[in-house]
Amino acid sequence: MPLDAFYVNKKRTRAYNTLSETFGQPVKEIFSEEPTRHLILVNVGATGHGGVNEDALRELLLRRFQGVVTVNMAFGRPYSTVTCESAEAASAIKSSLNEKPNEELNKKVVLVEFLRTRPSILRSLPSDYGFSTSRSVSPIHEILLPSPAQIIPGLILVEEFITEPEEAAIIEFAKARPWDQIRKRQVQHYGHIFEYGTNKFKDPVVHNAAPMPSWTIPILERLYDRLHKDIPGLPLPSDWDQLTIQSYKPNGGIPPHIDTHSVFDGAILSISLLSPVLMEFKPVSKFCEWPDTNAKALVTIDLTPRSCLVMTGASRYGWSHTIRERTTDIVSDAEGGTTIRRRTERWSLTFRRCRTGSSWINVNSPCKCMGRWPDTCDVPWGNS
Ligand SMILES: O=C(O)CCC(=O)C(=O)O
Ligand SMILES: [Fe+2]
Repeated sequence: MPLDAFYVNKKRTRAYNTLSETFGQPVKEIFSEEPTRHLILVNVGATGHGGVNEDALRELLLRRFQGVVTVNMAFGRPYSTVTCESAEAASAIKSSLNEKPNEELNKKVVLVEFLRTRPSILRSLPSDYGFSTSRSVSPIHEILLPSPAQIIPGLILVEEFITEPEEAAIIEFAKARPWDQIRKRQVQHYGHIFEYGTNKFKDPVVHNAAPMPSWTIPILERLYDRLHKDIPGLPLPSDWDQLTIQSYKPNGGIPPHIDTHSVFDGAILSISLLSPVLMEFKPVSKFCEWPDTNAKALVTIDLTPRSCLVMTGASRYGWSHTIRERTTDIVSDAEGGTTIRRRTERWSLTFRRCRTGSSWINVNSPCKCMGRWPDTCDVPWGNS
Protein backbone atom coordinates (compact mmCIF):
# COMPACT_ATOMS: atom_id res chain seq x y z
CA MET A 1 0.00 0.00 0.00
CA PRO A 2 1.50 3.39 -0.94
CA LEU A 3 2.39 5.55 2.00
CA ASP A 4 0.23 8.50 2.76
CA ALA A 5 1.66 11.43 0.77
CA PHE A 6 0.82 13.89 3.52
CA TYR A 7 2.77 11.82 6.06
CA VAL A 8 5.83 11.56 3.78
CA ASN A 9 5.75 15.27 2.98
CA LYS A 10 5.62 16.18 6.65
CA LYS A 11 8.59 13.92 7.36
CA ARG A 12 10.46 15.34 4.40
CA THR A 13 9.92 18.96 5.43
CA ARG A 14 11.15 18.24 8.92
CA ALA A 15 14.23 16.27 7.78
CA TYR A 16 15.19 18.84 5.13
CA ASN A 17 14.94 21.68 7.66
CA THR A 18 17.22 19.79 10.04
CA LEU A 19 19.73 19.14 7.26
CA SER A 20 19.70 22.72 6.09
CA GLU A 21 20.29 23.91 9.70
CA THR A 22 23.11 21.39 10.05
CA PHE A 23 24.92 22.66 6.98
CA GLY A 24 23.84 26.28 7.13
CA GLN A 25 22.78 26.02 3.47
CA PRO A 26 19.47 25.56 1.68
CA VAL A 27 19.00 21.93 0.72
CA LYS A 28 18.87 22.75 -2.98
CA GLU A 29 22.53 23.75 -2.74
CA ILE A 30 23.37 20.38 -1.19
CA PHE A 31 21.23 18.09 -3.36
CA SER A 32 21.62 17.44 -7.07
CA GLU A 33 18.62 16.92 -9.32
CA GLU A 34 20.81 15.02 -11.78
CA PRO A 35 21.98 11.58 -10.63
CA THR A 36 25.50 11.55 -9.13
CA ARG A 37 27.62 8.84 -7.49
CA HIS A 38 26.90 10.24 -4.05
CA LEU A 39 23.74 9.82 -2.04
CA ILE A 40 22.56 11.25 1.22
CA LEU A 41 20.09 9.33 3.38
CA VAL A 42 18.64 12.52 4.80
CA ASN A 43 16.97 11.09 7.89
CA VAL A 44 19.16 8.06 8.67
CA GLY A 45 21.58 8.98 11.45
CA ALA A 46 23.34 7.13 14.24
CA THR A 47 22.08 9.10 17.20
CA GLY A 48 19.05 10.75 18.60
CA HIS A 49 15.46 9.77 18.17
CA GLY A 50 14.95 7.16 15.45
CA GLY A 51 18.67 6.48 15.11
CA VAL A 52 19.54 3.27 13.29
CA ASN A 53 22.31 0.77 13.72
CA GLU A 54 25.37 1.44 11.59
CA ASP A 55 26.04 -2.25 10.94
CA ALA A 56 22.43 -2.76 9.83
CA LEU A 57 22.71 0.07 7.31
CA ARG A 58 26.01 -1.13 5.86
CA GLU A 59 24.86 -4.76 5.68
CA LEU A 60 21.65 -3.72 3.94
CA LEU A 61 23.43 -1.63 1.31
CA LEU A 62 26.22 -4.14 0.68
CA ARG A 63 23.90 -7.12 0.45
CA ARG A 64 21.14 -5.63 -1.66
CA PHE A 65 23.03 -3.37 -4.07
CA GLN A 66 25.98 -3.52 -6.45
CA GLY A 67 28.72 -0.93 -6.67
CA VAL A 68 28.63 0.52 -3.15
CA VAL A 69 32.02 2.05 -2.38
CA THR A 70 31.41 3.59 1.04
CA VAL A 71 28.70 4.15 3.61
CA ASN A 72 29.35 6.81 6.20
CA MET A 73 27.32 7.37 9.32
CA ALA A 74 29.12 9.89 11.47
CA PHE A 75 28.32 9.92 15.16
CA GLY A 76 26.01 12.77 16.11
CA ARG A 77 24.81 13.52 12.59
CA PRO A 78 21.18 13.15 11.53
CA TYR A 79 22.10 11.76 8.08
CA SER A 80 24.32 9.16 6.38
CA THR A 81 26.11 9.27 3.04
CA VAL A 82 26.70 6.57 0.45
CA THR A 83 29.18 6.70 -2.42
CA CYS A 84 28.82 4.32 -5.34
CA GLU A 85 30.99 3.36 -8.30
CA SER A 86 28.61 5.07 -10.72
CA ALA A 87 25.57 7.33 -10.85
CA GLU A 88 23.61 4.30 -12.15
CA ALA A 89 24.45 2.32 -9.03
CA ALA A 90 23.39 5.28 -6.86
CA SER A 91 20.16 5.64 -8.85
CA ALA A 92 19.30 1.99 -8.23
CA ILE A 93 19.61 2.55 -4.49
CA LYS A 94 17.57 5.73 -4.59
CA SER A 95 14.70 4.21 -6.54
CA SER A 96 14.61 1.15 -4.32
CA LEU A 97 14.78 2.88 -0.93
CA ASN A 98 13.44 6.41 -1.29
CA GLU A 99 10.25 7.17 0.61
CA LYS A 100 9.74 3.54 1.58
CA PRO A 101 9.63 2.08 5.07
CA ASN A 102 12.53 -0.29 5.55
CA GLU A 103 12.26 -3.46 7.61
CA GLU A 104 16.00 -3.63 8.33
CA LEU A 105 16.05 -0.01 9.55
CA ASN A 106 13.34 -0.12 12.21
CA LYS A 107 10.67 0.38 9.48
CA LYS A 108 11.96 3.89 8.94
CA VAL A 109 10.72 5.76 5.86
CA VAL A 110 14.04 6.58 4.25
CA LEU A 111 14.50 9.83 2.31
CA VAL A 112 17.24 9.62 -0.32
CA GLU A 113 18.75 12.42 -2.45
CA PHE A 114 21.74 12.73 -4.76
CA LEU A 115 24.54 14.94 -3.46
CA ARG A 116 26.22 17.58 -5.60
CA THR A 117 29.64 16.92 -4.14
CA ARG A 118 31.41 14.01 -2.55
CA PRO A 119 30.72 13.75 1.18
CA SER A 120 34.28 14.64 2.21
CA ILE A 121 33.66 18.14 0.87
CA LEU A 122 30.58 18.40 3.04
CA ARG A 123 32.79 17.47 5.95
CA SER A 124 34.99 20.51 5.61
CA LEU A 125 32.22 23.05 5.96
CA PRO A 126 32.81 26.07 8.19
CA SER A 127 33.42 25.20 11.80
CA ASP A 128 30.29 26.77 13.20
CA TYR A 129 27.90 24.41 11.50
CA GLY A 130 26.18 22.00 13.82
CA PHE A 131 22.86 21.13 15.25
CA SER A 132 20.59 23.74 16.69
CA THR A 133 20.82 23.73 20.47
CA SER A 134 17.16 22.78 20.78
CA ARG A 135 18.11 19.28 19.60
CA SER A 136 20.57 19.06 22.49
CA VAL A 137 23.26 17.38 20.40
CA SER A 138 26.67 18.99 20.60
CA PRO A 139 28.17 20.15 17.32
CA ILE A 140 30.68 17.71 15.99
CA HIS A 141 33.40 18.37 13.51
CA GLU A 142 34.80 15.20 12.04
CA ILE A 143 38.32 15.18 10.74
CA LEU A 144 39.93 12.42 8.75
CA LEU A 145 43.48 13.30 7.87
CA PRO A 146 46.37 11.12 6.69
CA SER A 147 48.12 11.40 10.05
CA PRO A 148 45.47 12.48 12.52
CA ALA A 149 47.68 11.38 15.41
CA GLN A 150 49.68 14.51 14.72
CA ILE A 151 46.75 16.83 15.26
CA ILE A 152 45.83 15.67 18.76
CA PRO A 153 48.31 17.27 21.13
CA GLY A 154 50.40 14.61 22.85
CA LEU A 155 49.30 11.66 20.71
CA ILE A 156 51.95 9.57 18.96
CA LEU A 157 51.36 6.56 16.72
CA VAL A 158 54.41 4.42 15.98
CA GLU A 159 53.57 2.06 13.12
CA GLU A 160 55.11 -1.43 12.84
CA PHE A 161 56.36 -1.06 16.39
CA ILE A 162 56.45 -4.77 17.17
CA THR A 163 57.43 -7.48 14.67
CA GLU A 164 55.21 -10.23 13.27
CA PRO A 165 57.08 -12.95 15.24
CA GLU A 166 56.58 -10.90 18.44
CA GLU A 167 52.89 -10.53 17.63
CA ALA A 168 52.56 -14.31 17.12
CA ALA A 169 54.48 -15.08 20.32
CA ILE A 170 52.30 -12.74 22.42
CA ILE A 171 49.17 -14.39 21.04
CA GLU A 172 50.52 -17.83 21.83
CA PHE A 173 51.41 -16.70 25.37
CA ALA A 174 47.96 -15.26 26.11
CA LYS A 175 45.97 -18.06 24.46
CA ALA A 176 47.36 -20.43 27.06
CA ARG A 177 46.06 -18.30 29.94
CA PRO A 178 42.57 -17.66 31.38
CA TRP A 179 40.43 -14.74 30.24
CA ASP A 180 37.68 -12.63 31.82
CA GLN A 181 34.74 -11.76 29.56
CA ILE A 182 33.74 -8.05 29.28
CA ARG A 183 30.93 -7.51 26.76
CA LYS A 184 32.33 -8.44 23.33
CA ARG A 185 35.93 -8.66 24.43
CA GLN A 186 38.09 -10.79 26.70
CA VAL A 187 40.74 -9.47 29.07
CA GLN A 188 43.75 -10.58 31.09
CA HIS A 189 45.57 -8.43 33.63
CA TYR A 190 49.19 -8.53 34.73
CA GLY A 191 51.08 -6.57 37.39
CA HIS A 192 47.88 -5.10 38.85
CA ILE A 193 44.27 -6.06 38.21
CA PHE A 194 42.26 -3.40 36.40
CA GLU A 195 38.81 -2.93 37.92
CA TYR A 196 36.01 -2.24 35.43
CA GLY A 197 33.29 -0.08 36.92
CA THR A 198 35.67 2.15 38.88
CA ASN A 199 38.37 2.18 36.16
CA LYS A 200 40.98 1.93 38.89
CA PHE A 201 43.18 -1.00 39.87
CA LYS A 202 42.48 -3.43 42.67
CA ASP A 203 44.31 -3.38 45.98
CA PRO A 204 47.36 -5.61 45.34
CA VAL A 205 47.41 -6.78 48.95
CA VAL A 206 43.97 -8.31 48.55
CA HIS A 207 44.04 -9.24 44.84
CA ASN A 208 47.06 -11.04 43.57
CA ALA A 209 47.84 -10.38 39.91
CA ALA A 210 50.09 -12.47 37.70
CA PRO A 211 53.48 -10.73 37.33
CA MET A 212 54.32 -8.58 34.31
CA PRO A 213 55.45 -11.05 31.60
CA SER A 214 59.18 -10.95 30.85
CA TRP A 215 58.59 -10.49 27.08
CA THR A 216 57.29 -6.97 27.84
CA ILE A 217 60.77 -5.71 28.78
CA PRO A 218 62.44 -5.71 25.30
CA ILE A 219 59.30 -4.05 23.88
CA LEU A 220 59.29 -1.35 26.57
CA GLU A 221 63.04 -0.84 26.13
CA ARG A 222 62.48 -0.25 22.42
CA LEU A 223 59.82 2.32 23.25
CA TYR A 224 62.11 4.07 25.69
CA ASP A 225 65.02 4.18 23.23
CA ARG A 226 62.84 5.59 20.47
CA LEU A 227 60.76 8.10 22.39
CA HIS A 228 62.32 9.20 25.67
CA LYS A 229 63.80 12.31 24.02
CA ASP A 230 60.39 13.33 22.66
CA ILE A 231 58.40 12.45 25.78
CA PRO A 232 59.92 13.90 28.95
CA GLY A 233 59.05 11.70 31.92
CA LEU A 234 58.37 8.59 29.81
CA PRO A 235 58.50 5.71 32.32
CA LEU A 236 61.57 3.49 32.32
CA PRO A 237 60.92 -0.01 30.94
CA SER A 238 60.69 -1.56 34.40
CA ASP A 239 58.38 1.20 35.72
CA TRP A 240 55.36 0.05 33.68
CA ASP A 241 53.58 -2.14 36.21
CA GLN A 242 50.16 -2.84 34.73
CA LEU A 243 49.32 -4.66 31.48
CA THR A 244 45.87 -5.50 30.18
CA ILE A 245 45.69 -7.85 27.21
CA GLN A 246 42.39 -7.58 25.37
CA SER A 247 40.95 -9.72 22.61
CA TYR A 248 38.09 -8.06 20.73
CA LYS A 249 35.48 -9.85 18.63
CA PRO A 250 35.02 -8.21 15.18
CA ASN A 251 32.00 -6.31 16.55
CA GLY A 252 33.68 -5.51 19.88
CA GLY A 253 34.64 -2.10 21.17
CA ILE A 254 35.32 -0.06 24.27
CA PRO A 255 33.12 2.79 25.56
CA PRO A 256 34.46 6.38 25.52
CA HIS A 257 36.69 7.01 28.52
CA ILE A 258 39.73 8.82 29.81
CA ASP A 259 42.07 6.49 31.70
CA THR A 260 41.65 7.58 35.33
CA HIS A 261 44.03 10.40 36.26
CA SER A 262 44.31 9.65 39.96
CA VAL A 263 45.52 6.07 39.70
CA PHE A 264 47.62 5.93 36.53
CA ASP A 265 50.70 8.05 36.16
CA GLY A 266 51.59 9.76 32.91
CA ALA A 267 51.53 8.10 29.50
CA ILE A 268 49.24 5.23 28.49
CA LEU A 269 50.29 2.80 25.74
CA SER A 270 48.14 0.74 23.43
CA ILE A 271 49.84 -1.80 21.16
CA SER A 272 47.57 -3.30 18.48
CA LEU A 273 47.69 -6.88 17.21
CA LEU A 274 45.87 -8.54 14.28
CA SER A 275 42.92 -6.60 12.81
CA PRO A 276 43.23 -2.86 12.26
CA VAL A 277 40.49 -0.76 13.85
CA LEU A 278 39.45 2.88 14.07
CA MET A 279 39.70 4.59 17.45
CA GLU A 280 37.79 7.85 17.95
CA PHE A 281 39.12 10.70 20.06
CA LYS A 282 37.11 13.66 21.36
CA PRO A 283 38.26 16.61 23.44
CA VAL A 284 36.25 16.31 26.66
CA SER A 285 38.04 18.86 28.83
CA LYS A 286 37.20 22.45 28.08
CA PHE A 287 40.89 23.15 28.56
CA CYS A 288 41.91 21.16 25.49
CA GLU A 289 43.59 23.49 23.10
CA TRP A 290 41.74 23.19 19.87
CA PRO A 291 41.95 25.79 17.13
CA ASP A 292 38.26 25.74 16.61
CA THR A 293 36.49 26.66 19.80
CA ASN A 294 32.99 26.41 18.37
CA ALA A 295 33.22 22.85 17.18
CA LYS A 296 33.81 19.72 19.14
CA ALA A 297 36.31 17.68 17.20
CA LEU A 298 35.98 13.99 16.47
CA VAL A 299 39.30 12.62 15.31
CA THR A 300 39.57 9.09 13.99
CA ILE A 301 42.87 7.22 14.28
CA ASP A 302 43.53 4.04 12.33
CA LEU A 303 45.23 1.63 14.71
CA THR A 304 47.23 -0.51 12.32
CA PRO A 305 48.42 -4.01 13.27
CA ARG A 306 51.59 -3.98 15.40
CA SER A 307 51.42 -0.22 15.95
CA CYS A 308 51.98 1.45 19.31
CA LEU A 309 49.77 4.37 20.31
CA VAL A 310 51.24 6.58 23.02
CA MET A 311 48.80 8.88 24.81
CA THR A 312 50.45 11.73 26.66
CA GLY A 313 49.50 15.32 27.55
CA ALA A 314 46.12 16.51 26.30
CA SER A 315 45.42 13.29 24.37
CA ARG A 316 45.78 11.32 27.61
CA TYR A 317 44.28 13.73 30.16
CA GLY A 318 41.71 15.76 28.26
CA TRP A 319 40.52 13.71 25.26
CA SER A 320 38.37 10.58 25.52
CA HIS A 321 39.01 7.54 23.34
CA THR A 322 36.63 4.82 22.19
CA ILE A 323 36.30 1.95 19.75
CA ARG A 324 32.76 1.72 18.43
CA GLU A 325 31.01 -1.65 18.58
CA ARG A 326 30.51 -2.46 14.88
CA THR A 327 31.93 -4.91 12.36
CA THR A 328 33.17 -2.45 9.71
CA ASP A 329 35.16 0.78 9.52
CA ILE A 330 35.30 3.41 6.79
CA VAL A 331 38.89 4.17 5.83
CA SER A 332 40.77 6.08 3.14
CA ASP A 333 41.60 4.22 -0.05
CA ALA A 334 44.53 4.64 -2.42
CA GLU A 335 42.60 7.02 -4.72
CA GLY A 336 41.90 9.50 -1.95
CA GLY A 337 38.35 8.23 -1.50
CA THR A 338 37.04 5.96 1.20
CA THR A 339 36.23 2.30 1.44
CA ILE A 340 34.54 -0.14 3.83
CA ARG A 341 36.89 -2.37 5.79
CA ARG A 342 35.61 -5.43 7.63
CA ARG A 343 37.05 -6.01 11.05
CA THR A 344 38.40 -9.36 12.16
CA GLU A 345 39.57 -10.33 15.63
CA ARG A 346 41.76 -7.64 17.19
CA TRP A 347 44.00 -7.77 20.24
CA SER A 348 45.58 -4.98 22.19
CA LEU A 349 48.09 -4.52 24.98
CA THR A 350 47.42 -1.56 27.28
CA PHE A 351 50.38 -0.59 29.44
CA ARG A 352 49.93 1.73 32.41
CA ARG A 353 51.93 2.80 35.44
CA CYS A 354 49.99 2.59 38.71
CA ARG A 355 50.25 5.38 41.26
CA THR A 356 51.05 3.23 44.26
CA GLY A 357 52.46 4.86 47.35
CA SER A 358 52.42 4.62 51.10
CA SER A 359 48.77 3.66 50.78
CA TRP A 360 47.40 1.40 48.08
CA ILE A 361 46.42 4.22 45.71
CA ASN A 362 48.53 7.30 46.13
CA VAL A 363 46.22 10.22 45.52
CA ASN A 364 47.90 12.52 48.01
CA SER A 365 50.54 13.72 45.60
CA PRO A 366 49.59 15.98 42.69
CA CYS A 367 48.35 14.34 39.52
CA LYS A 368 50.79 14.33 36.63
CA CYS A 369 48.24 16.37 34.68
CA MET A 370 49.44 19.26 36.89
CA GLY A 371 45.99 20.77 37.05
CA ARG A 372 45.97 21.62 33.35
CA TRP A 373 42.80 19.59 32.74
CA PRO A 374 41.04 19.98 36.11
CA ASP A 375 37.58 19.19 34.72
CA THR A 376 38.63 15.68 33.65
CA CYS A 377 40.87 15.08 36.69
CA ASP A 378 39.56 13.22 39.75
CA VAL A 379 42.35 14.54 42.01
CA PRO A 380 41.08 17.72 43.72
CA TRP A 381 42.77 20.84 42.40
CA GLY A 382 42.76 24.29 43.91
CA ASN A 383 41.02 23.30 47.14
CA SER A 384 43.97 23.70 49.49
O1 LIG B 1 42.19 -1.61 22.75
C1 LIG B 1 42.80 -0.54 22.79
O2 LIG B 1 43.63 -0.23 21.95
C2 LIG B 1 42.53 0.49 23.86
C3 LIG B 1 42.09 -0.05 25.14
C4 LIG B 1 41.85 1.05 26.15
O3 LIG B 1 41.52 2.16 25.84
C5 LIG B 1 42.04 0.74 27.55
O4 LIG B 1 42.33 -0.42 27.88
O5 LIG B 1 41.92 1.66 28.38
FE1 LIG C 1 41.86 3.55 27.48
